[in-house]
Amino acid sequence: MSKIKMNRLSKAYDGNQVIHNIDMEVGEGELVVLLGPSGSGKTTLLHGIAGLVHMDQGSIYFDDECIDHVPIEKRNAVLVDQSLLLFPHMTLSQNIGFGLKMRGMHKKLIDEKVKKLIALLELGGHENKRPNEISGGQMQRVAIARALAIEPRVLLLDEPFSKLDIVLRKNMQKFVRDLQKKLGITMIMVTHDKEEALSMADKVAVLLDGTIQQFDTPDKVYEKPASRAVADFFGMRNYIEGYVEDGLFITKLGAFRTHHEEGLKLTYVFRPEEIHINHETFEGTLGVIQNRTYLGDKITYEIECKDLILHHITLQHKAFQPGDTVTVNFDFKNAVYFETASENKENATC
Ligand SMILES: Nc1ncnc2c1ncn2[C@@H]1O[C@H](COP(=O)(O)OP(=O)(O)OP(=O)(O)O)[C@@H](O)[C@H]1O
Repeated sequence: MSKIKMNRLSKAYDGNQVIHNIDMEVGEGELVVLLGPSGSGKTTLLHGIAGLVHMDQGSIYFDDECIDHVPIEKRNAVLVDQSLLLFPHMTLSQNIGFGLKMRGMHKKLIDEKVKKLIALLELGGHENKRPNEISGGQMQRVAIARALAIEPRVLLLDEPFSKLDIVLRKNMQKFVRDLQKKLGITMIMVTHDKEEALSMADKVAVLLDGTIQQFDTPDKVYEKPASRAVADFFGMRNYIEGYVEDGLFITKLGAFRTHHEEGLKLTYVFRPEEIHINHETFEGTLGVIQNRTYLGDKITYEIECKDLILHHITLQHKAFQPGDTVTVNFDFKNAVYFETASENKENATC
């Protein structure tokens, strides 16, 4: 398995820049997830690594070897996407061994290898079935077994679980994650599903409009977004802007004690679960519930506070109704903030 380095990669389609100057390193045996909304350039970048798309600028290295001019079949970077492309007329064993047969491997060696992969991917008992005789999750596992058979330098997965139902999807996420760790495979996976990315990755690359906005461990990208764009992407919907004067953070919602430098302009960010509402008291900011949405295990509220609409989500079934006046409290001490004048600066907590 290889480490991968991307150096200033750029790509445009018909003059439309979809990948901007991307630098990224994936360590040997690491699982990196490219996470971003539809159209952010995830597949283009993955296909660039696989050799299916030619980048306009920049270079890709496997270990320290530049592979820009290495053709797809010699890169040994195998791509598994939603289409799977299993051969319908072949048994699962034949599907798994196909790449080895094409490489001229001896039948006995192929059989041994396929047997091992069948066991590893927990497909025992299904060897002689054809793809239309197995479940979606099993088909996924066959596609992964077939990819692993040729011992790729890197395994590339493009939204591999998106066609599976939620239960199967969770099972496959765990299965692939465990397998990746067990075998030490270098893996890059594309998804737009935040939970999938956070639960599987060693590192998450947040890709927005063709730019890597943040590349870090799952807890860092979720808890300490590097920019407002990343915060937006992770659903941090409450933004409170203000400035520091006389030891206070002055905002539309009131003045809050702070130890920030005088004169700074800041935007504080709170997730819907990070603001607290209570029955009307004198301790906090008053707001009026505008909307309440019942979601079974949780309730969401929209609260109007001095012209701002705040979003709150709670697991507790407190009986607030539209029209109720409530007190809203914010934990500024642990909240993420950005300096407003240069919002891409590294964030911090109070
Ligand atoms: N072959 C192509 N020709 C022209 N434009 C393309 C081509 N492939 C992708 N694009 C455009 O490039 C942009 C990035 O597409 P890409 O498929 O890489 O995004 P993505 O993040 O993988 O999206 P999704 O999650 O929807 O698959 C999109 O605007 C897309 O329309």
